[in-house]
Amino acid sequence: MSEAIEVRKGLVGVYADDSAVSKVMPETNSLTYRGYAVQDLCENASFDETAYLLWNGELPNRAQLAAFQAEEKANRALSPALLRVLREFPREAHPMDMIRTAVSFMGMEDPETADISDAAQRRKAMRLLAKIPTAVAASNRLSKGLEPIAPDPALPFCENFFHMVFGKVPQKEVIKAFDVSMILYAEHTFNASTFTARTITSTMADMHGAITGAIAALKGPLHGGANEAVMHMLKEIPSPEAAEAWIQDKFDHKALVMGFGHRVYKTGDSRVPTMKKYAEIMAEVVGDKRWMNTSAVLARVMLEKKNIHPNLDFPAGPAYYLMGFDIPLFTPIFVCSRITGWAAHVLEQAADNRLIRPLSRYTGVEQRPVVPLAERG
Ligand SMILES: CC(=O)SCCNC(=O)CCNC(=O)[C@H](O)C(C)(C)COP(=O)(O)OP(=O)(O)OC[C@H]1O[C@@H](n2cnc3c(N)ncnc32)[C@H](O)[C@@H]1OP(=O)(O)O
Ligand SMILES: O=C([O-])CC(=O)C(=O)O
Repeated sequence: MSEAIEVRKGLVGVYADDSAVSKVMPETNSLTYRGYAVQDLCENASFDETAYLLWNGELPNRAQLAAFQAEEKANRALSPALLRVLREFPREAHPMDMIRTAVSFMGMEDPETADISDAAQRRKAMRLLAKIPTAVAASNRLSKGLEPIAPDPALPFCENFFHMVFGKVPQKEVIKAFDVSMILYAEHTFNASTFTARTITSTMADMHGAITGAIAALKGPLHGGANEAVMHMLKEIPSPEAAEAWIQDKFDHKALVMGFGHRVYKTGDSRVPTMKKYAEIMAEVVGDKRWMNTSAVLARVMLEKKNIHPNLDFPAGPAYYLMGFDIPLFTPIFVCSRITGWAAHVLEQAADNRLIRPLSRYTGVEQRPVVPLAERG
């Protein structure tokens, strides 16, 4: 019989520590990074300004931003050894497994891996911010039998990512929609992958170890992997007109509908209206409204029948598809953004550390003697 101990399965409603990085306010469906509303950042700042904000607590001035961008540009190239390793990956491997392995490899080559001082961890975070998109783009191209495209230090962060994936930079509306998605994906308090990074950091392990673990946690379809699952789902539905019957079938089979629901937000994800606006701009730019029309039916029926709202992955999936990215690249793109939030939490955890080690209530068999092998029959 188990003891009379309260267990919060999934740590639902548990406050595990203090944090000054971001604040989720489910009662108003809102989210701030270091005190700034995400919508405000999306309309009035860029992803690199947001990265600086998350790591430094304040938005940069022009000189600070220029220095930050210069450092990011200078660190984009992958080593010849890592490029050789990427070429050896199985072509059919999932890009999340590729980037997880690439980040682990970056840790082995990093000149400061073992140095967990705040200054060294910050330099490693910058190297990861700069190199992860290069590794994501290169492994995507190699898996299609294409040669990687070297980063272009003349291009800003988002433009450079498109350059490395497609060999060209799209029109400014596409860049803006991508930049907004990167801001929205950057940070979200103690979600599963961030908590993983903090747990690893709490053992005094290094930045690359924490980020490798966080990437593994993000891959799951209940977390970051949902943006890919959303697009697979939308593609399964033959037309917007067929969406209501399709979702009813999911309800009949008690299946999860991907891109809906959230552990913290119960009346709407703060980030959805902004991402939806930019997904609609993408549909306009490409001239293909099918995905957004199908999405609208799914969102209406989920709300009417289940009272469940969409989360960020729901509009992000079709937005990335309309930008031309392969579906297995969606969660790795999330990694390119969330490295900023993860690293901010690694720094915060290390600055005031205590080993993360909860308890478990034992429900196994009572203690018993070992019967020697010869007597076990
Ligand atoms: C960036 C991000 O990581 S956002 C999250 C991305 N993940 C997804 O979109 C996957 C689909 N969603 C889910 O699986 C869940 O909503 C989670 C994992 C995100 C949150 O899980 P929880 O907080 O444990 O869910 P919660 O307790 O609120 O669920 C309440 C009820 O709604 C149901 N429910 C929740 N989400 C969904 C969904 N997407 N489809 C169908 N039913 C759902 C649950 O099954 C549960 O039903 P029950 O009471 O009959 O058992
Ligand atoms: O907060 C969560 O549990 C998941 C989420 O939305 C995120 O990580 O962006």
